[in-house]
Amino acid sequence: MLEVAGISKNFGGVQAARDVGFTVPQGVIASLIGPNGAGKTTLFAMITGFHRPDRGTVRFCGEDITGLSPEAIARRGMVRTFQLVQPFAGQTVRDNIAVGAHLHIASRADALAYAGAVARKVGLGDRLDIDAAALTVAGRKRLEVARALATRPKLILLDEVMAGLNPSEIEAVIPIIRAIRDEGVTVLLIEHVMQAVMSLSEHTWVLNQGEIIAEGTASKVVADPRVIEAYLGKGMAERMRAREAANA
Ligand SMILES: Nc1ncnc2c1ncn2[C@@H]1O[C@H](COP(=O)(O)OP(=O)(O)OP(=O)(O)O)[C@@H](O)[C@H]1O
Repeated sequence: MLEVAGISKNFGGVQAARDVGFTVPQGVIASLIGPNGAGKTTLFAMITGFHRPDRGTVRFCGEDITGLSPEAIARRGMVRTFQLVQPFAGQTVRDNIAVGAHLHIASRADALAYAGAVARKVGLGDRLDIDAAALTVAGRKRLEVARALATRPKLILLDEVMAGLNPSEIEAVIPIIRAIRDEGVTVLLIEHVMQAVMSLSEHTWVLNQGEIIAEGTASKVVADPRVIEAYLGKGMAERMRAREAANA
């Protein structure tokens, strides 16, 4: 469904992506993990048209979409969420979600009705008429997912939708994401909350310093010495093995 091939991006000497390639098949929940600054958000931005890659191609549903605008890509069925949620203040939750619905629904009344249906999918059905700015962090994260879902995507890219949530709020979001996939929307997550990655993700890529350093099931990649070192520093995998051997 999504085929990223050899994409690179340099920001004034910082290599945010270096020859990155991966393929997301239809119908899965997949994830992209990696330490802070690894280049995950830049990758999302290149896939969805917010940044143009210096090199490489992005194909979606068989079509080369490299360099298209975010709106053109959303019309083809791929949208992303943003880490920093900025609802339109002074507008209700329903109005905010309707902005996404207007991508494919011209009528105001129909877009508002569609927004209501999407809100219920993410557990915001009882908060439709409050000012979006009054939502808690957990509520805003759900609103961000709802705005993206309202565009009727085939593939949704979720950028850290669990960040800042407490463990019980995280537990509550996990089935929502699974239900999105079960309704036929393919999901690609950027996530630091490993509890969520482990529970949801069928395939995980690990990015470090702009490069993919490991891929596979979440439990496989977290045991990979290169991944441990990327997160914890050089030599750490070796020290952990030695400590485990000593304790055995
Ligand atoms: N617009 C930009 N201009 C200059 N440098 C940028 C820009 N966007 C990202 N970078 C740099 O590119 C690198 C990758 O950043 P990016 O935000 O993609 O990482 P990330 O993996 O999403 O990090 P985090 O987990 O902290 O969100 C960083 O060194 C960052 O400072």
